[in-house]
Amino acid sequence: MRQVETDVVVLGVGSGGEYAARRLARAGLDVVAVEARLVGGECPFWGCTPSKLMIHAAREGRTASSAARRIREATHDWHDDGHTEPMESAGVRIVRGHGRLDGPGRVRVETDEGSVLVTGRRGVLLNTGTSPAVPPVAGLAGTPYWTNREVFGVEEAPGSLAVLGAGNIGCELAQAFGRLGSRVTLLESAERILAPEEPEASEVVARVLRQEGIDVRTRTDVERVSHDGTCFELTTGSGAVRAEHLLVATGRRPHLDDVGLETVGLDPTASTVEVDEHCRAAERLWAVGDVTGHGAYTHMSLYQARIAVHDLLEEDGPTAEYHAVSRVTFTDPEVAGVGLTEAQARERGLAVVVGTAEVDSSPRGWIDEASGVVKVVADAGSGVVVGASVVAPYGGEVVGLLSTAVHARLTVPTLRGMHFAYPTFHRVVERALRDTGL
Ligand SMILES: Cc1cc2nc3c(=O)[nH]c(=O)nc-3n(C[C@H](O)[C@H](O)[C@H](O)COP(=O)(O)OP(=O)(O)OC[C@H]3O[C@@H](n4cnc5c(N)ncnc54)[C@H](O)[C@@H]3O)c2cc1C
Ligand SMILES: NC(=O)c1ccc[n+]([C@@H]2O[C@H](COP(=O)([O-])OP(=O)(O)OC[C@H]3O[C@@H](n4cnc5c(N)ncnc54)[C@H](O)[C@@H]3O)[C@@H](O)[C@H]2O)c1
Repeated sequence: MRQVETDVVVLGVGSGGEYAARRLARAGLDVVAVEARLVGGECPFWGCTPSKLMIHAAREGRTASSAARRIREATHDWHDDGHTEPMESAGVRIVRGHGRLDGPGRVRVETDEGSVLVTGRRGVLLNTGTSPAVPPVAGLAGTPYWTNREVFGVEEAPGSLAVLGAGNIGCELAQAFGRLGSRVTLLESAERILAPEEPEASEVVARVLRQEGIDVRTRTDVERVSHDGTCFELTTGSGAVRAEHLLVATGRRPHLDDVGLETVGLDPTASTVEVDEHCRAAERLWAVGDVTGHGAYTHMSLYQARIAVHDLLEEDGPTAEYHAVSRVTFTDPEVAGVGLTEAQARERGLAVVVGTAEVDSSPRGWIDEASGVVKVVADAGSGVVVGASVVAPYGGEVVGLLSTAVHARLTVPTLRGMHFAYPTFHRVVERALRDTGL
């Protein structure tokens, strides 16, 4: 077996791993990056970038083929040279193959040319991310369904599409395909779409999707799926659904069961790797990104990578805080959130006050005929804002001011003393703050 020595091994190269490998190499460390598929991971090739390009084309009234052209351009036709070249010019050595931990600081990689044992003197940064999780619905496994790995190669919007799962991926793509011309049925087993978000947010998005002609069915279990060569048929409690294509968007499976966690004393059956405030997970092991369970977002992977890099470089640096994590679902209107929802705050035993305001109750919302709602969650005693949601056009941008507030633990009275430009969407935030009564 070939043996390679280095300072740091990056195992799995998603967004955080890519950033960390480059930064560590530029700081003078020797770095080996191990990747089984495409360097850069889910976000640029099968995630954020292609989905947002599809959403953009749909919003602008363009065709699926024009979206496909820009997706091929952005992904370099699913080649990762745009990611490997900057890494290699920073000095990172890339080893292609499936890697497994083999004790502290060691990774064994199965490459096309045989096994390679890579030893990292400082350690290993784990960034193995997730794959689509496919539910065990009878008949599904034998059918040509799509997940996020296939859907962005589509050149034409199908006449009809069934979408299984109404989380971020399901809602974003159901709306995009609807606007690109497909007749869409969105099937969700839970009682509401976008269930982790505030109920007010789910309600607005469900209403908008239905107004756009999407058949949204919640509390719907699919009992069986079949494909007759041209069409899917889904058997559900609320009747059969026939569609030309089926997109499965029912959650993610972390890449943790086959990475040798047991060789460093961790549980290989766990769904996340627990990390401390420096993103350390075990002896000479750091972990970043989706596998840490702090939010499956690109910005989380990058945030944690920055922290792990400081620690690996033995520098004084920031430690990880998670009280003000922000998130955006890129439906129209966008669903943005930061910190705790009302339900999460109550589960933690906080005495909370909430304030809400409808977007169309504000001059800008009325002018733009926009749907949406802003909700602010604050600690009743201190007045500190602990969470907020913004469902609005540019909600992902508007939430920025509330992210600052939750991050800096500002109070409702402090925020109410601000100037809010007229007539902007963010003036709705002022109304929601006032509605808290603080
Ligand atoms: C359709 C879709 C849309 C999304 N949109 C957004 C969005 O708008 N905004 C946002 O913030 N997030 C979005 N996300 C989530 C985002 O893509 C992820 O959170 C992000 O990619 C960070 O993931 P990661 O760094 O944990 O690793 P990943 O990107 O999952 O990369 C992990 C890498 O590790 C490799 N790997 C795994 N196991 C091994 C192994 N044993 N050996 C070698 N290599 C291995 C994989 O091949 C992969 O390349 C979206 C996701 C999807 C699917
Ligand atoms: N804009 C963004 O930041 C963005 C966009 C897309 C994805 N992501 C990330 O990717 C992750 C995965 O997204 P996702 O949408 O696949 O998963 P998800 O876990 O967010 O949603 C999956 C949905 O499918 C439903 N479901 C599960 N099994 C089902 C079944 N058999 N029938 C019907 N419904 C079923 C669940 O109740 C849930 O509502 C998210 O956690 C998110 O962090 C982020």
